Parts: sequence; C-alpha cells; structure tokens
Amino acid sequence: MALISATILTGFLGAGKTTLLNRVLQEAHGQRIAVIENEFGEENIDNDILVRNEGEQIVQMSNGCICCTIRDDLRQTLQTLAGRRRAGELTFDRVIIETTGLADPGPVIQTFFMDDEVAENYLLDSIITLVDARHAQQQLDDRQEARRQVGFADQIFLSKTDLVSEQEKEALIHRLKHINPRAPIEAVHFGEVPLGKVLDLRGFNLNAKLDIDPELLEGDGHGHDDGHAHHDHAHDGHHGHAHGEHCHDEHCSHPHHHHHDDDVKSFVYRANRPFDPVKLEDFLGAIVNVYGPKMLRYKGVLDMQGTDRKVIFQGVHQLMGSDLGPAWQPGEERISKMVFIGIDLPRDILVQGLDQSLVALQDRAHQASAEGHAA
Ligand SMILES: Nc1nc2c(ncn2[C@@H]2O[C@H](COP(=O)(O)OP(=O)(O)OP(=O)(O)O)[C@@H](O)[C@H]2O)c(=O)[nH]1
Repeated sequence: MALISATILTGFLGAGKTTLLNRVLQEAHGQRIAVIENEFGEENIDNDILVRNEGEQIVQMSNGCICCTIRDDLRQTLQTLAGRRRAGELTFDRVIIETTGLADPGPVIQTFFMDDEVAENYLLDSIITLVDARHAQQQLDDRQEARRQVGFADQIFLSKTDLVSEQEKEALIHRLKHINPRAPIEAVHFGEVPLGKVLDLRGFNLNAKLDIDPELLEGDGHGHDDGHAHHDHAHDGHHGHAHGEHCHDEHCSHPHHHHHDDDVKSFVYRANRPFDPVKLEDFLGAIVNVYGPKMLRYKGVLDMQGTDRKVIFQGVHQLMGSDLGPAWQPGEERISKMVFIGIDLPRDILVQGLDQSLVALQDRAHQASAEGHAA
C-alpha cells in the first residue's frame, strides 16, 4: 500500500491556517484528504468551519497540544487512521495536520520518524508555515514558538499582506529569510493558493534541491562568498557576523535592520573541496549528540570523496539521514552547500569541524594524480 503523504500546517495563532486549509479542501476535488485538527480546549470551533467534502475525514484533537501533552495521542491517531485505511474502513491518500498556533513543530515532525508504525505508513511531505504579515514582527520578537515554526518550514506563506505596506512586507521577508534561508516565501491572500503549492512539495524528503536564497549567499553587500575559487569555503560574510545575527560594526552601512534578536538563526556553509565521508560522519554524529536539541533543521548537498553522485543529507535535531542524489554533471562546479537552522548554533565549532572533515589537500593531490594515471 502506498505511503500516506503527510503535510504539517503550522503558524502562530491567527496566522490563517484554517483559512488556508479551507481553501485547499475546497479546491481538492478528487483528493482524499484526512485532516487532523489540533485545537486547545474542549470547544473545537475550527471543526465547524471546515468544509466537508465527501471522502474527507476530520479528526479533532482538542485536549492539549500535539507537540507536548497529547503527542502520544497524535501517534495513536496516525496509527489508527493508517490501520482503518488498511482495513478498508477509510479511504484517503494524504493527511494534513493543523497544529495549534503555539505548537513547536519539532516533536510533531519527530513522531514521523521515531515511531516505527507511523514511519512505515507515512511519508512526511513538508512543513508549511503561515506567517501573519501584520503581527509577525511582534510575534517573532516575543515568542520562540513563532521563530521555531519559521525555522522548521519547508514553505512559508505570508498572510494578511493586504494589511501592511510594501516596505513592511519586504522587511518581514528579509527577517524570515535570515531565520530560514531555505524555505521559499510567498504571499497568499485569504489562503488562496493553488493545491500544487501545498501538496507534494517533497520539502522534507531527501532531494537534490537546496533552495537557499542566492541573495543570502552572494550579493547583499556583506561580500558573501565572492571567491570560492580562492577559498575552501565561505560562510556568513566577511564581517564575521552570521546571517540573522546583529551587526555590531558601527561602520556597517548595511541598510538591513539589525534590531531583532532572533534566537532561531541560520547559516550557510560552503566548500569546494570534497568531504571525507568517515570524518564527516564522525563529526556530525558527535555534533548532533551534543547540539541536536538546538538544531531545528539542516540540509545539504555534498560533494563526497568516493562518489560521483551528489550526497544529500538532512536532519532534524538528532535525526539525521543521507542519500545519494543525481550525478554531478560534467563541467558542474562541485560545491558542497549546507544550511543549518537552529537556536544558538555553535557556528564556529560547526565551521571548524566541517573544515576538518574535508579531504586533506595532500589526499586530494594524490587522488588527482591517481585519477591522472588511471586515465
Ligand atoms: N486581512 C486578511 N485577513 C486574513 C487573511 N488570511 C486570514 N485572515 C483572517 O485572519 C483571521 C484568522 O484566520 P484563521 O484561518 O482562523 O487563523 P488560524 O491560524 O487558523 O488561527 P488559530 O487556529 O486560532 O491559530 C480570520 O479572521 C481570517 O479571516 C488575509 O490574507 N488577509
């Protein structure tokens, strides 16, 4: 039986999750979608609002938050849904989980990997985060949940852009990109978004795409990575402050606002020398053991010694996986790219450890000469 595709819909209180879900369900003719609604409190208001199409199952989980008190209930609900589907009692191909506005997506995501039965039945497709353009700056300032929801996102939709100026919208987008450079950001008006932009994003799966905003890597004035022909890697710009961090340099004339203190931050690591697989595995294994709880999401497309294929790796907290992607194309520059999103990430330790996980320069010279002989 095909795996059930799962989408986690998150976003802070009032961000427009139900509005978007409603639109999706209205548009989803022919799709068989089960919806898991998580609301605080006994009264489940959202459930009354949801449009009911034939074949749609809506499960309410109202007695707590799926990321904490009723996390086990989520596991059981997913298992029950899969079991009843197998028994032919329910027909659906996908599940959308709407979290409460205060949920931390981390534990919800982990449910899909930690529990064998859930992992065997479901394929986590993506984390979609709604961001309320009118209130997000304040919410991001005040609430860690809001920052984590952005940090985990595979796709960000901005709601209520009709209520803010173009400048406010741009400033928010800028901030969101610094928190999470990986997720595409798109404005949606009252949840109006084509189905194709919500389902089957494959955002969470291992794939060869690493959508890091090029602006963050290259040209926003901090001189990012302007010469990887000369450098083994470049990260965070030459000012010595990471993306999303404050710039304490008073001579920095960079126009971007620096007044935010987002504890969820990201940085990008690049290298133009291959990784040594053993060294890298040892290093990453050790680092996630210690810093895993702070590492919200990380993902990379790597050039690994010993294979002509791209190695795709990604993880959430301590859960880490890698896979072989497509081959590097002739003439394609083999640059490894990794993005780390997390809270108080030990950037210097990561950069240093990753640098040390690259093949040593003399090994590379040997390898080049061995290849030369073979040819
Ligand atoms: N102006 C404007 N209002 C919107 C937009 N999207 C949603 N809203 C309104 O925002 C309010 C909250 O929307 P919901 O969809 O209930 O938000 P939610 O994220 O499900 O809220 P909770 O479940 O309480 O966390 C509703 O009144 C929506 O009509 C938008 O693009 N523009």
